[in-house]
Amino acid sequence: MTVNDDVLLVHGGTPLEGEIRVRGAKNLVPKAMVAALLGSAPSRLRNVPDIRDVRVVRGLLQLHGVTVRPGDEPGELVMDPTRVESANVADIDAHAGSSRIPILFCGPLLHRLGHAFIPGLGGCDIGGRPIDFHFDVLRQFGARIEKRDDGQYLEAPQRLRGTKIRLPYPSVGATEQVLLTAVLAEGVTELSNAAVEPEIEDLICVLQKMGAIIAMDTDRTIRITGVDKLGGYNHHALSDRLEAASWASAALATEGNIYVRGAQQRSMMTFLNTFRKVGGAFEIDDEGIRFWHPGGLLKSIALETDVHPGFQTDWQQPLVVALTQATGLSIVHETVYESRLGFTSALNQMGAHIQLYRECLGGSNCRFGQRNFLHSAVVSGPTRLQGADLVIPDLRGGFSYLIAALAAQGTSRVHGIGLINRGYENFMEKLMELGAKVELPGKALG
Ligand SMILES: CC(=O)N[C@H]1[C@@H](OP(=O)(O)OP(=O)(O)OC[C@H]2O[C@@H](n3ccc(=O)[nH]c3=O)[C@H](O)[C@@H]2O)O[C@H](CO)[C@@H](O)[C@@H]1O
Ligand SMILES: C=C(OP(=O)(O)O)C(=O)O
Repeated sequence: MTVNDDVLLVHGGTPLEGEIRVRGAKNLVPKAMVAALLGSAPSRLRNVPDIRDVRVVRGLLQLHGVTVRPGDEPGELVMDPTRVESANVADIDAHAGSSRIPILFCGPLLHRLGHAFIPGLGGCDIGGRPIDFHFDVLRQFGARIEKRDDGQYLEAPQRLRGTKIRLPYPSVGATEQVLLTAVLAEGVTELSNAAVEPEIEDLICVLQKMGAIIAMDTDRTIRITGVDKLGGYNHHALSDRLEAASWASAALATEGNIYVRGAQQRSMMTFLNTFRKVGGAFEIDDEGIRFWHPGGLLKSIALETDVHPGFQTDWQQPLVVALTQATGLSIVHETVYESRLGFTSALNQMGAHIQLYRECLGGSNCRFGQRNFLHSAVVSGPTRLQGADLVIPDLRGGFSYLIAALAAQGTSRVHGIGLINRGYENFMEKLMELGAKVELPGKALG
């Protein structure tokens, strides 16, 4: 187990109460930034959060000759792609392991330069996370791909051509790969079994503003008619439904009350239904959503993660902490990633009762059944949590440890909190605004 030295001391037992604001979605903003590369004029993206994945993409765009500067309003970025150029492979490689977004540079760079270098990807360690779909579709468009030790080298010997694609699984990243490639490819692309997450719809809105022609059917089919040229866009990014749900789970687990400014009902409907079934209360207004624990006992539930419009997998880990406080047996079936339940062993050390199974528990069989993946959990509650020494394993697992530490009796030492910055803007300030008792050793925070 690696112990990073950025440690947060969390003194638990205080309900989180107050208001925080979420801005643009981690799973949209960096992709909209990549889309700017396709344009022949500057783009303006608003509601951009200050998170690590945004900084990584900003660095990669700049390496390729895109000028990126703050706009007039806070959280606004202006990206000018009029002088796109090849970047030094070693400079790109310095971003290896930083995020999953570099893979989405393939299509835009092939269109703009005829070649691309993609370093090793980062992202959360929650399964194998192969990228075979991405390369399969790029080959269908006409790209040549060579894997070398330092990364993937791609080439487009001629203009990429629209094609007919069926994804083996509705992958978010592979759907985005197709969109970002097909918009400037010659002719029509038909993508079936596409992912239809709200962030993908927002990316389609961005591309349409740039001049793309994209039609989305109700059966997971997306048709893109390639155009010769795209312009810039002016877009207010969709807000982060994953961060919003994390704070909602924190309110429930700590018996608190949090108003999440920026949270949007439309992209959170499935989460809100589940939150209500567990016994959480919420109230929606035009500016955000208030989440609170209404008192009394929380109820156990059967939960299955799935692609949109199912229960988003990134909502799962924070909500599991609240389920440790529900009466009875909850079942959690993780069907998107094969290894996203490892974080529960630390919750057990804190006093939770969570048992993992290889079988598909709950309603349906998934790709991971009858294989060696502990991808179902039975959470037995309610259990009293005690402070512990915790090492953050991944982004949402890390946030769930923060929630558990805040809900627990006593003090926890949470190691590796730097990872949370990858997807949660100013989380330390937000915790303090909500009355959390946290401190960086040697520096009192609140
Ligand atoms: C930056 C970003 O937007 N990340 C999100 C994105 O990740 P990401 O786009 O990486 O996730 P995918 O939807 O592609 O992955 C879903 C499943 O498809 C599999 N797969 C995917 C691609 C591939 O080439 N081969 C393959 O087998 C994966 O292993 C996984 O089991 O969608 C996930 C599912 O909503 C979210 O959890 C992540 O937060
Ligand atoms: C899995 C996640 O992100 P990524 O795909 O960037 O690793 C996440 O946001 O929970």
